[in-house]
Amino acid sequence: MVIAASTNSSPTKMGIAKRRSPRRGSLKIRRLRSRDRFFWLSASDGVSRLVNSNDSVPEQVDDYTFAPSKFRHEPYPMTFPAGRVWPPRQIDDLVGAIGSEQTDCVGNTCYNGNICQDLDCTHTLSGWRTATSDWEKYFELRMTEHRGVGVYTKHAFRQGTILGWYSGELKTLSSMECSTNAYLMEMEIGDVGPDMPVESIPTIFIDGEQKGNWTRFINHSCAADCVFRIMRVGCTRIMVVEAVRDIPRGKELSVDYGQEYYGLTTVKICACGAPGCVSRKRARMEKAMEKQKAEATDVRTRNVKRCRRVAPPVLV
Ligand SMILES: C[S@@+](CC[C@H](N)C(=O)[O-])C[C@H]1O[C@@H](n2cnc3c(N)ncnc32)[C@H](O)[C@@H]1O
Repeated sequence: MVIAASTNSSPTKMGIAKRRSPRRGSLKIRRLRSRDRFFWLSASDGVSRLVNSNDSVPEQVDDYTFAPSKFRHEPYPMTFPAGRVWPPRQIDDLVGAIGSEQTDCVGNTCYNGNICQDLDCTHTLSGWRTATSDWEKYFELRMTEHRGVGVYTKHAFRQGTILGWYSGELKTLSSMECSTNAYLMEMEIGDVGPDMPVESIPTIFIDGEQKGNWTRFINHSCAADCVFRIMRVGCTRIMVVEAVRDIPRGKELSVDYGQEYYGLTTVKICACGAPGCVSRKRARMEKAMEKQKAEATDVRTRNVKRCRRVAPPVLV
């Protein structure tokens, strides 16, 4: 699959906006362009900076990419009807919309609520990508205090609006190199029936770590205002970002990453700050346990005091 991003900039050349002539003493504000190959941050000082997340500079690729060779040894998915092309040669061989999402096509563009119900529609992934390439009109990337880069709205959105989709490299579990990757989304493939046991459903991973679109920057919140959900565009299955409540302008977008990512026993600690935040609950639980432990120690200490050895009384 050919990557569709343009190559009009490079991270080393354009990392920080250059200064204007020293005489004027002001910083040059670089205009953000949606066709840039890399992502840029809107900083409070007005200077655009290249996004560097998790020690790498992610590439702006608003498409699915995949290496057919990685699927050569994968078994024919049990959720595929007989006779499909396998190993996959094209994107739709792998993520064709052949499941229960068949009625839900996003149509041509986000933001307008026009869901297409036509099963034989002619909408395409490339049409959708072109129509949504102006994402910087609606969203901007900003550095947050404790959660790395986040996505902020430039417009208000109504509940139910489709805001974008999650793009990236399509990978199998066996082709995954790095277990610390924080940018993986798992997606079912084929026609998954409602009674199929979860552990036997074939899936692929959409990896947005090195190559992805702006949705890779959506942070987690325990009171999220968006969800990722499966829909289709024409014949292609996609994972869209949908607003689950009205979202005002200037608000950070968030999704719930789930208990396996931020939970009561996970290694990662959530810093969303929501009143019902799972990590706050965890901190409260840990504090209560500490208190219990301290009280138990105190009782033991008091007991020790009560039982302390004494010198025998002197008899006169
Ligand atoms: C998919 S990335 C989101 C974009 C990321 N902030 C960035 O700068 O690229 C997920 C990572 O963002 C950070 N993050 C997201 N939500 C967070 C939260 N509620 N609390 C703390 N860190 C968070 C964590 O480092 C997490 O592994």
